[in-house]
Amino acid sequence: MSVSINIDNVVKKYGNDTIINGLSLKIQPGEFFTLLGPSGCGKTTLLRMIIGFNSIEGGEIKIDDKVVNNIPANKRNMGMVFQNYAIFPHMSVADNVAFGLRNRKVAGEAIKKEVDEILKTVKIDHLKDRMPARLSGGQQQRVALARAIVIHPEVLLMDEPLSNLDAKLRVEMRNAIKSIQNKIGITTVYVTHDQEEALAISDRIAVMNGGVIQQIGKPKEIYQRPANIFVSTFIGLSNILDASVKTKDCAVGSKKVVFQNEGYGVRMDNLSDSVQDGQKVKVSVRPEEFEINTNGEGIAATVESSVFLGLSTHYFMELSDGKKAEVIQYSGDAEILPNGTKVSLAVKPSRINVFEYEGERTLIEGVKRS
Ligand SMILES: Nc1ncnc2c1ncn2[C@@H]1O[C@H](COP(=O)(O)OP(=O)(O)OP(=O)(O)O)[C@@H](O)[C@H]1O
Repeated sequence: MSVSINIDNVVKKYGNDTIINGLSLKIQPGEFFTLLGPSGCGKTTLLRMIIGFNSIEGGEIKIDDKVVNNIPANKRNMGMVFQNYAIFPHMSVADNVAFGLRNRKVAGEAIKKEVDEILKTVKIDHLKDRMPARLSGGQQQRVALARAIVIHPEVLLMDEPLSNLDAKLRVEMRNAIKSIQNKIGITTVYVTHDQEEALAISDRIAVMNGGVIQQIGKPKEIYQRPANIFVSTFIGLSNILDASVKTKDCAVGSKKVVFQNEGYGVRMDNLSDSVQDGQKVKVSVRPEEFEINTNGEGIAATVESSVFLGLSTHYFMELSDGKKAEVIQYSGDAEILPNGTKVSLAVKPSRINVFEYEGERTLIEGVKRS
């Protein structure tokens, strides 16, 4: 049976520095949950609090209904995979994997059976007698994963397990980890600063910054409906444009978001009632969400440069207010526009997000995605 993890108002201090100040989140049984954020935001600190390597200065961490704050790490029944593998160089693959079972005084025959089974699960059974020095990075990481799960932990924790691998292997290994986790159904907390990896591997993601959770959601929700401008720009590319809201002379219940005082506006039927006529807002638009028109409505822009990437062409444009924008056009039959081409960039109301202009710059509620 998989367990839940309930983190309630936890505080972490190093000396006088408060790194995490009252953070709460619930991880469901069997969930693949990712902590994502820039370097230094507190991901590893939180992971180490869950496993018990770090003390907790306030709040509670519960596994199901059991508070684990004061239970030492070796009694928490959790497995951990580290960035640097942390496998023993002087032991064969099989001995590395058997280590935790021997420590737990499991009988010899049972150890052999367990090790064989786990090595098959992580697809390195053919390497069982190899020494780590003769394994590739990906194979070493499979050993580390096997070693973490062979003890049948209640929770699997992984701290940037793929960051020492090259790009191609990272993709291969993330798929392998996801499918192994799925197969054994273990509640998993995964730490990464790589947003694409987080989108690809997670059931849900918590985006962190400065020790604070900015948003928790499924990958698609986080990408399409970021809670604030930090999330919008940290996950994928976003153009953040200045705009204002027009409520006068609009159809009942609808409002317009007008860009750059130049008259191009889009009708938004679901914008919060609290917005005022003339209120300044920030609008985020993903590069792939612009529609490029060479004669038609839109935000006036000029092509400055372009890069053809096969699947798509990536344009760098200057808008009429001097701001820059990145625009992606999927190749298809589209011609590549020469530098200097004047275009209009149209946006679809359902594909943009409207944020407060100042302060926390959070999403203005009430905008629905159709
Ligand atoms: N043992 C420690 N003593 C003092 N400060 C620490 C200690 N460990 C971490 N910190 C500080 O706590 C903050 C959070 O660090 P943490 O390692 O959790 O970040 P992270 O998000 O995992 O970053 P990275 O992706 O770089 O590993 C940082 O400001 C870091 O300098």
